[in-house]
Amino acid sequence: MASEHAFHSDPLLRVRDLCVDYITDDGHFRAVKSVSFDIGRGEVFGLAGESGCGKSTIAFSVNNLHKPPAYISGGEIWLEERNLRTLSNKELAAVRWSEIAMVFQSAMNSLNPVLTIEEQFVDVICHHKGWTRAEAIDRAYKMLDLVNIPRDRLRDYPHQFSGGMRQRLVIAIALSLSPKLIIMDEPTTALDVVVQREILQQIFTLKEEFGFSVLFITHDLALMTQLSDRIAIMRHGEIVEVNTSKEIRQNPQHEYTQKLWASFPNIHDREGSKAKFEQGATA
Ligand SMILES: Nc1ncnc2c1ncn2[C@@H]1O[C@H](COP(=O)(O)OP(=O)(O)OP(=O)(O)O)[C@@H](O)[C@H]1O
Repeated sequence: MASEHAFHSDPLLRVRDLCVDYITDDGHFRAVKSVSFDIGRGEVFGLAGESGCGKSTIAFSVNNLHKPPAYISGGEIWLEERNLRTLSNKELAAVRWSEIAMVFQSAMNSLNPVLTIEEQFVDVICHHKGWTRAEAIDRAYKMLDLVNIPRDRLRDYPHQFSGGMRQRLVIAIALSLSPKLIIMDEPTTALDVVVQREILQQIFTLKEEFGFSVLFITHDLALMTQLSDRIAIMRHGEIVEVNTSKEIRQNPQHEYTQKLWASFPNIHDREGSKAKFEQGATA
């Protein structure tokens, strides 16, 4: 049974008893086992746990982007008043990007190599918002400002940017439609530590400005407590503990959460790094 901490008084997304299976040669393998949680408006909700525990499977199924052999075998996913599981493909396509955007570890490679960044902004914005090209470019400039990329780079191609810049461009494109929820699955893991930190600080600042909610996924619990409001700890497809970031950090209840922490030096280091991160984020 999910703990009371799994729920929120002002939910944007409600996941209830979600089950996701993979069809394998040996039969059905249940990767997500009756998982329930809310993500509040403007909240950063973290999903942590060891490799293979089902984090990415949840990320994909929330947006109905899971592909065979995965299928949702039970449960409900509500975005505000809509049960996403009952929407048609056309209705879901409208929700994707404009209401729920996703940024993945390899997202920087998802930019189209033969199109300029300008064309990619225009494609996404005109398609989803029906704006004119001039309006889309104006929006693109504003988004570049937000992620600290000079406006005159808009006509460049993806290969002309560093990995960190490409990842920031993907985030800028994702945010250009003002989604209500942004799903970030290990969004910076492929980057070096300094760039990771810089990008996460930027996301933190943008969230304050735009008020979107975030589903943040990483196996790195220390990093997660720096960024999240609440955290769910997953193990073998189940949520074993949900609590505020502070409680997960200072007072982990479940034995497995305690074990995850055991790989980090000590609680004072965790506190220190959080304070430093927040200072940096607001600087
Ligand atoms: N295409 C697939 N076919 C069969 N099983 C799969 C498939 N993709 C994932 N799984 C299994 O589903 C489970 C959950 O995988 P998932 O990728 O969601 O975990 P994760 O927590 O995101 O892991 P990581 O941190 O390594 O990305 C794992 O046991 C994995 O082996």
